Amino acid sequence: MTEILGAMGLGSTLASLMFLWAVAGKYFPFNLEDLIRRRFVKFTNRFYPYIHVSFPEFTGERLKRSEAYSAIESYLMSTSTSKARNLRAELGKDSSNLVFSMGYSDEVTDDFDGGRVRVWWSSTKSESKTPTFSIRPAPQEHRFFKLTFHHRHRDTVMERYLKHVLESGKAALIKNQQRRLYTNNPNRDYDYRMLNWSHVIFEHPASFDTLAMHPDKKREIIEDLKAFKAGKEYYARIGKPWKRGYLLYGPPGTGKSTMVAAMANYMDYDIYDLELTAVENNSTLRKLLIETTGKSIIVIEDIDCSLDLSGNRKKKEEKTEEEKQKESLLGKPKEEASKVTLSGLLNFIDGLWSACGGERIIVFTTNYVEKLDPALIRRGRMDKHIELSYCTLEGFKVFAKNYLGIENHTLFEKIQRLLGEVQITPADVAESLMIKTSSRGVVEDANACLEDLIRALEKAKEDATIRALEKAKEDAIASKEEVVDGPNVEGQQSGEFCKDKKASD
Ligand SMILES: Nc1ncnc2c1ncn2[C@@H]1O[C@H](COP(=O)(O)OP(=O)(O)OP(=O)(O)O)[C@@H](O)[C@H]1O
Ligand SMILES: [Mg+2]
Repeated sequence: MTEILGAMGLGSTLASLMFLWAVAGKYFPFNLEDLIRRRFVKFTNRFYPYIHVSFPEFTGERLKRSEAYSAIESYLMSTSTSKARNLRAELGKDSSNLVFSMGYSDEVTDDFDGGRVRVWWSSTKSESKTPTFSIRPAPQEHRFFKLTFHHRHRDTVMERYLKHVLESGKAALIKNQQRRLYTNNPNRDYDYRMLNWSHVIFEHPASFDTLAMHPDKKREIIEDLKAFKAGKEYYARIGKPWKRGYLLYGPPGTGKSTMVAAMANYMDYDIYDLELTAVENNSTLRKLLIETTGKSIIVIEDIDCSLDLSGNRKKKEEKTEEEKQKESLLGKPKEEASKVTLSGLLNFIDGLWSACGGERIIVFTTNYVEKLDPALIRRGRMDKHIELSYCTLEGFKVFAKNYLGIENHTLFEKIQRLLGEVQITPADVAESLMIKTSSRGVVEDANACLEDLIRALEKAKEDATIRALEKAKEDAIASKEEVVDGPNVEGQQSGEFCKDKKASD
């Protein structure tokens, strides 16, 4: 490389000369000009025969991390461990090993084609200077990889070497990278760091095997996911972005969130858990979308609690006079209402920007499907609607097999009858079937767990009967009052539920 550095100063002088030649070339006949230029390039190449290629970390005005950069980073991990002297270390897959990558301002060599082609990789970061009175309070980092090689290897590098680097890098990326669970940061202030998502390692153990639901329904979902994964060409052929929407709906505790985890594990995808109430406005929402990577599931939980049917955000609770006074003294409240609109969300799902990246699944979960705007869940946006409901015999059998290791038992018949009479959530069944230690220190066996479940089912049946009686009584009173006072105002209950649910989260 000293050879390269030495030639650098000469290189700039030659570039100036080249410029003069180019200007002079204007006054020569075309063929002569061309000839001179070719001779000149040949001449300069003798003194500085190296070519540089830069691979910046971000593409499109820093909107998105470059896939090429990630692939090169991953490729260099294997090379740099043995050659670089300035290394960075991170935990690898399953947190069991350390993965090393090249540190900044370091350089490694790589040989290709049986050692016939030698290239140099360096990792650099630069800080762009921000004006003193900029609204951006901190400088931004620009990181990039630089590839240097001799011009005689140009074709080999461009046609074969880079292809090899990108392919090996992508494969290593999939092999080494732990899957991630992302959540959006509530960025109320101008975000100069550009990163709107934080992540932890995704470690949820749910799978379709542990999911309690009818086997046919399960198979149907798995087939759908499989077809999606293999559908790159198909989507391109029919002219649709490579993405799919799933709407999971049903009462609390029926396995919606568990299914999202099972889907991510089955597909080997990352999860982006989008908290809509923390998104400032539609443009931030778009930015979040652009920052998601392919092979991912973007999930919005309890969508009915995040967005009003009319497209306006839920009204904030009325503030007390004291709170208003405090706010006027302290200035603008920190927790400002989000301005994401229904149309912003619709664009997020299938607007032009939604096609960036490809291979993405969008999942909405809700307890109240009937409260959602039809535009939000129409096919094309939410392609597949999946109902998760109360526990059935098939669901119970999955639990019995997974939790207790049994496929048959004399108590199954009684449980089947009770499941037909009463609505119990899979979450409640799972709780009864968990092996527990009794107060006398005895570990429960399968029999005890099943009896536990029967007691829970009988109790649920009793409660349901009491509730039905109370409801009948209330209805009778209400209908009497209606005759005297006119109709009551309805529609509070589910709103209250959303409020409670968010608070409990
Ligand atoms: N179908 C199911 N299969 C396996 N486990 C389930 C199922 N449904 C619920 N569970 C168990 O019950 C617990 C709660 O389930 P989960 O959080 O997935 O419910 P949910 O439908 O997302 O509820 P909510 O509407 O309140 O968000 C989980 O820990 C899971 O183990
Ligand atoms: Mg949930």
